[in-house]
Amino acid sequence: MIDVSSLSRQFGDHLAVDDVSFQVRPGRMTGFVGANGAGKTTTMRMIMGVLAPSAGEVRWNGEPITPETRRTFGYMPEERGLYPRMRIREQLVYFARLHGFSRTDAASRADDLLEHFGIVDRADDLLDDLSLGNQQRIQIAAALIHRPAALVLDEPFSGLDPLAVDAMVDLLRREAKDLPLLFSSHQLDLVERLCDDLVILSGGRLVAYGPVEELRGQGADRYRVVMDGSDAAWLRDLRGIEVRDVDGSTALVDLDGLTPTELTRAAVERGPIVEVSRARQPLSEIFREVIR
Ligand SMILES: Nc1ncnc2c1ncn2[C@@H]1O[C@H](COP(=O)(O)OP(=O)(O)OP(=O)(O)O)[C@@H](O)[C@H]1O
Repeated sequence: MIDVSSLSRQFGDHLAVDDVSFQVRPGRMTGFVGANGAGKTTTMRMIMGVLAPSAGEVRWNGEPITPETRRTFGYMPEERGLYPRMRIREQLVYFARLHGFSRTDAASRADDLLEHFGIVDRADDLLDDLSLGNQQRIQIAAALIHRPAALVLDEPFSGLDPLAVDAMVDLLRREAKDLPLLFSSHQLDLVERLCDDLVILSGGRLVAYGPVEELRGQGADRYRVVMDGSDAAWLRDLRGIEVRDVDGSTALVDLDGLTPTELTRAAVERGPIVEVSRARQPLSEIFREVIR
């Protein structure tokens, strides 16, 4: 488990990361989100030891993290970091060898990852000659090459088309199923689909943290009412709720005094219904609320 504990980082007068604490637990994909400049990259750099914290510390399985431990991590930095003029297979083999793999193991590991991404036929191309999406795949392959103990990925999905995202997700699920995995992203729909845990930063501060399911359950007590064909506008006159939206026979309401049972009873009395169900908050809405 990666334990980020009261981490801060000052750049001159600017506190880019301000007393941030969270954990990245094994087997749980942890999404790291926040507006531009929120402090995600700075935090990841501190986790990886690229930047020293001004205060706080990072622990790994209960112990202060060391350079040796960090070498066992897979890291995809924001600035990327592969050799543009080196052949991709050669490059992956080279990284595996740096991590102590034998020549044979390094080659078979590189081939396995290239195969998974469907780019075996490009193995002898220079990184620079690949499309941006394929370069991204190679960056991930490089982060995974040594079978890391944890993964820290800065925007691994940026610039990928939906098929490439799926291939990447498959690979991460296969390779990192039991690992602590932290990844930053601006694609909230993707974060919502993939993440078990979520960390939201705003202006360098932690504004929300926890299992996605729990965060989505917080917020308003929101229900969806779907009438069977008839107009749902009558809900505007019902006391004890606040109507958020009405679209034909569907309405979205926040309970404000009324219980779910009372709401359901009122709907049934009004006419045939299709459903009264709890409406979970989409991540985009939670995000907007907490960074406000
Ligand atoms: N080396 C540096 N020197 C000075 N200021 C920096 C440095 N690195 C980051 N910052 C500042 O720290 C703040 C946080 O930046 P950071 O890159 O961590 O945010 P981010 O959440 O990763 O943003 P983005 O989503 O745009 O990548 C920003 O205001 C940035 O300008």
